[in-house]
Amino acid sequence: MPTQSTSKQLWRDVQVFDGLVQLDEAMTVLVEDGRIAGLWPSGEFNEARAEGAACAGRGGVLTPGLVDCHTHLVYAGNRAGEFEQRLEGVSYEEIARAGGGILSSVRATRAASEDELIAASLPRLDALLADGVTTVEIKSGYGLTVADELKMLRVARRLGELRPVRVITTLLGAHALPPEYAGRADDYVSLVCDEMIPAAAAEGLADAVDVFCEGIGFSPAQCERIYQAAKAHGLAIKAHAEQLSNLGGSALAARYGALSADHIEYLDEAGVRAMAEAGTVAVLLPGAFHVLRETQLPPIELLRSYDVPMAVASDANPGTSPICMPTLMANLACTLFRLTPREALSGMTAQAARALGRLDLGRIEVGAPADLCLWDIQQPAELAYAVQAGRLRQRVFNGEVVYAR
Ligand SMILES: N=CN[C@@H](CCC(=O)O)C(=O)O
Ligand SMILES: [Zn+2]
Repeated sequence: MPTQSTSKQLWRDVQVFDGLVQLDEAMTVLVEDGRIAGLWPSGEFNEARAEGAACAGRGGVLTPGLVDCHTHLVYAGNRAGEFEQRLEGVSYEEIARAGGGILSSVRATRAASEDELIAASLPRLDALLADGVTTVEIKSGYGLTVADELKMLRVARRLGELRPVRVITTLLGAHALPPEYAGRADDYVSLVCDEMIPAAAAEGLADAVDVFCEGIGFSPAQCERIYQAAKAHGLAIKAHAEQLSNLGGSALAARYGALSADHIEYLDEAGVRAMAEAGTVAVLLPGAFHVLRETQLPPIELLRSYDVPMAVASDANPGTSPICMPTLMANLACTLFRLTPREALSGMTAQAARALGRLDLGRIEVGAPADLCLWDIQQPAELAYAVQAGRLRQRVFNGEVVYAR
């Protein structure tokens, strides 16, 4: 049940993971007018500063609200049949080249109205919120016409009006080549550059532009054209890169100042170096790795040694990661990629916010928006250790307790 916030609220005696590290002592956190206004070890708590504050919670673990920085939450239909095909040995690429995969979701999404897409997407969004998400990035990419891509982005924006969550939108017009452009990929890229990006920018529907740089997606040269158009319209850049092969897409994205390069299982050292130099975040997507039963691990040790920030996201989508549970992603990031629980939790808070260019989010620090989760656990690492729904006691969005039990 949402409860109305007073302007001053206190969380007392909580274990705090601040988005980067776990603080040593039990803390007391003051929230005022939607922002974090004070943070003290409970023994040194400033009573005078917090005068008049209501106690909103006591005990448990307080983390920043989770930031899911890579999702394809808006789509119609499902691809359970392809899941079965893959279990029988047909590869993701083979399904894509036969006109299934992304194009199967494109057919269903083109046929759906905005209201139908809202109805299909809300349960997925609600699942993310129930697992602690306060900011979610949502990509287009199942429309592949100007009208259908804008339709998806409008639905994404509307989802953010229907629920207490920050929605960041990304135009992924270059997700796959639509059948009407078969054999004319460069013409389709022109459509993305000359019509889709300008229209999305003019209507304020996109915060960033993404591409699928891959053999079954778009070539580095085509992605470069898209980055130039995105930059010309003041939009941030992201990339699906090095997921199935190494085309140098991450290094290219980094050269254009990309916020993030995502998947990156096949990333090499030159790519890691380019990302480090540009401050491009490595977004790890263990759900897709798991569902596709991949074996090529992302170069975690290299990323660590070059100090490349690592984020972790659900990649919630109908094909490679039909999973709407960010805390499961923390678990998979540890078990499959050998991240530490601290890295995984940073990856879903501070580093995920960085991957969206939102350095103000994903931290518990004075002045930050009070997007918080209070969990019924003893220590932050439990979020990555156990896979269990129902541990969220409160979700706080902009200082307001929007979920409590
Ligand atoms: N790799 C490309 N895009 C999505 C999958 C999209 C789909 O299969 O529908 C991803 O992030 O894994
Ligand atoms: Zn994706």
